[in-house]
Amino acid sequence: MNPLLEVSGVSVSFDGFRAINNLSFRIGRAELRAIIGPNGAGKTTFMDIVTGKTAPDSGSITWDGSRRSVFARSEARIAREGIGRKFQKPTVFEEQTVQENLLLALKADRRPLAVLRYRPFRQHLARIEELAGEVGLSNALQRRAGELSHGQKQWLEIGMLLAQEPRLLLVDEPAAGMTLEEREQTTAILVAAAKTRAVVVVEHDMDFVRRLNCRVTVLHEGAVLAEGSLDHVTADRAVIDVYLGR
Ligand SMILES: Nc1ncnc2c1ncn2[C@@H]1O[C@H](COP(=O)(O)OP(=O)(O)OP(=O)(O)O)[C@@H](O)[C@H]1O
Repeated sequence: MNPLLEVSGVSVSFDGFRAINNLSFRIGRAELRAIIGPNGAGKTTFMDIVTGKTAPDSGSITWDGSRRSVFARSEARIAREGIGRKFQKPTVFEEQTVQENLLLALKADRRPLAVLRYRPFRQHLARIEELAGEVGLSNALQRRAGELSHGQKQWLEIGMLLAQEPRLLLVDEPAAGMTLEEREQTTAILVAAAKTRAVVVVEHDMDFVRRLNCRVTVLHEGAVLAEGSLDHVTADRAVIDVYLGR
């Protein structure tokens, strides 16, 4: 099957330093993928390239079957085409309730033609309840976001991104600072989200990656070092050497 996103032989240098070096990566339309790699491996830069924040020096990117010129698309346009990104720190409107946060996200729909599609509040409400259910916040709809736990804020932000119905969701270290229980729920949210879209999770925590139970891509020095199940990549000699610093 055609991948949703295919990155081929992409490189980018900063002041002569190759942060991404001939990197190739592909992900399917309904796939969960973990990206791991030591500090400085290029994980953030890779996500910056996919979201249009950083333009690669060379290589090609194919999105939904059509080739994206490396320079021609703005970050805003790429977001409209269906790529959502969750940064590590939760960013929600602390003074607003969970319901209001989700409503704002629905109203800020960045998909093409969304502004032409007027929806009465009733319809928004049904969608808000659905989204809250998807991220485990059904019982917190009337709570102020600022009162939520760290984990709940992360879920709310994931819900706000899901409101935009992204085809690819990039999530940076979702498990950081979470309790064990919160991690379990985060796993369930991401696994469910990846049933109908592509989800890429950048994560340092190996226990969390194991829970995701998905294909893993190991980055090192800006390129893919290994790919496969977590058991497969952690048994790989090159991966072991990189992680043990040999
Ligand atoms: N704007 C920039 N200017 C110069 N060097 C940069 C820039 N952005 C990234 N780099 C360098 O590129 C390399 C890859 O960085 P990147 O942040 O993508 O790695 P990472 O895998 O996300 O690391 P971490 O796990 O620590 O977040 C690093 O050596 C970093 O110092």
